Amino acid sequence: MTEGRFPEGFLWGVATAAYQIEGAVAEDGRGESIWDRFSHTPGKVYQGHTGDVACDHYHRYRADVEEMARLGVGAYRFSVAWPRIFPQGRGQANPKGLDFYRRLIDALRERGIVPVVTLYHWDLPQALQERGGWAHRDTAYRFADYAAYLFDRLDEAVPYWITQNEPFVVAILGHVTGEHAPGLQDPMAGFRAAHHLLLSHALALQAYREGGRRHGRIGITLNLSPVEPAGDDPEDEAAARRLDGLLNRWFLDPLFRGAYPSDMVAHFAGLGLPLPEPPQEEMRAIAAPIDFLGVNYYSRQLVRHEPGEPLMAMRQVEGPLPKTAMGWEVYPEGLRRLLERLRHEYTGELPILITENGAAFDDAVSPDGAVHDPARVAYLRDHLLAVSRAIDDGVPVRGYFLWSLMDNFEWAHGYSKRFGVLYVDFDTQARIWKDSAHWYRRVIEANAVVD
Ligand SMILES: N#[N+]C[C@@H]1[C@@H](O)[C@H](O)[C@@H](O)[C@@H]2O[C@H]12
Repeated sequence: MTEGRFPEGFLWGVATAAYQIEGAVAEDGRGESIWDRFSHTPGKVYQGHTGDVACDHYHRYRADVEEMARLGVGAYRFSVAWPRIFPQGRGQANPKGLDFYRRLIDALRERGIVPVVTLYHWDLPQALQERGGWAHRDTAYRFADYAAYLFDRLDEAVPYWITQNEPFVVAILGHVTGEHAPGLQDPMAGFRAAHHLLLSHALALQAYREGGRRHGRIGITLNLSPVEPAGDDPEDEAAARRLDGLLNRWFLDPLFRGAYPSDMVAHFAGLGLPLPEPPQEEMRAIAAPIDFLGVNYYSRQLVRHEPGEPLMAMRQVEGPLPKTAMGWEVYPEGLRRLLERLRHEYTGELPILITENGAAFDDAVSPDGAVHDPARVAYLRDHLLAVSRAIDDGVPVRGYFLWSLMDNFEWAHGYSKRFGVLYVDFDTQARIWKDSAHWYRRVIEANAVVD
């Protein structure tokens, strides 16, 4: 295929997540989430920003769907807020919560936009955290109940389900580094959470497969990055393999090989972190076949050996390439290489969806009222060319979801990092098309990378 062109039927989309855009955190029966608690804890989020209002999408969803229709997207990836469905995480359901998502899905389908639903995008009901959260095995079973509840009521209208979004980030940033909710710094809790997140995926997958007539496809989304040594010192190469082992293989190996990577299990055992041998039936369930793998790609990781770092004996270093506002290198070649690796080492002919790719830049409204973001257009163009090359090499990428539809609550960075192709004025809630939105609309229309 000509470079930059995409197969007929390629799924073009945009992506968001509930806590980052909805607001209305105490409306219509929604329960508290760990991100409500975390963002309201002083010192956790940039300038004390919270998701209390965010993009007010809960009230503005119809207009936002119209913006998606103007973009011409074929699909919209969004997440359901578990605390809207089960305010306490379990037990009594909240019909008004389900009604919101029914209205959103109806609005999408009226405009010919396919809903791609993420079941968990980090907003665990606080009541479950108080019972142990993801570090507690029972949470995996509560997740499966929540998933089955949605499958039974929405599956007719939802062709794609994603069980978990970035379990690495949930486990490590939420339970080891403490940068994300629930803000724990306990490696053993992090490893228990990682396993229970994968177990929750397996249990939801079982519920989907065994729940009678199901109409859609189900998968999981992982954040994956090439990890490279910052120098040619063998110690740096070993450090890169360790971070690859935790960031990528700790989740890919269970999902596609039915076991945690033995080199990493040995590494952690050597640190006095004797990870419990998970039951084999759980590992078999985690490795049950999925219909697609979701890949979130942003950049690569460069590492050096760092003997003093207690968990991984490594430190991430700044690379030489141009960077986004997040300080992440712009490295589109990494996406092509990642896709090739996945196909050869893990996924084979399993369809892949790029469930997130995008960049933050310091966008501003110009005197002409427009938002000119050439760096984002260049980032997106180069990454789409990388995807196109991977497809030409035989990698079965079936869709691309740009992160994000609109500027939103960027977790611990609050509203200081803008990833949207729509600029959001958070004082007025106005949405302003950035140049990248106009460009992306033309890409979708052409089904090809355009200038
Ligand atoms: N940071 N960053 C942007 C983006 C974040 O906003 C998403 O919620 C996550 O799924 C993933 O980390 C990527």
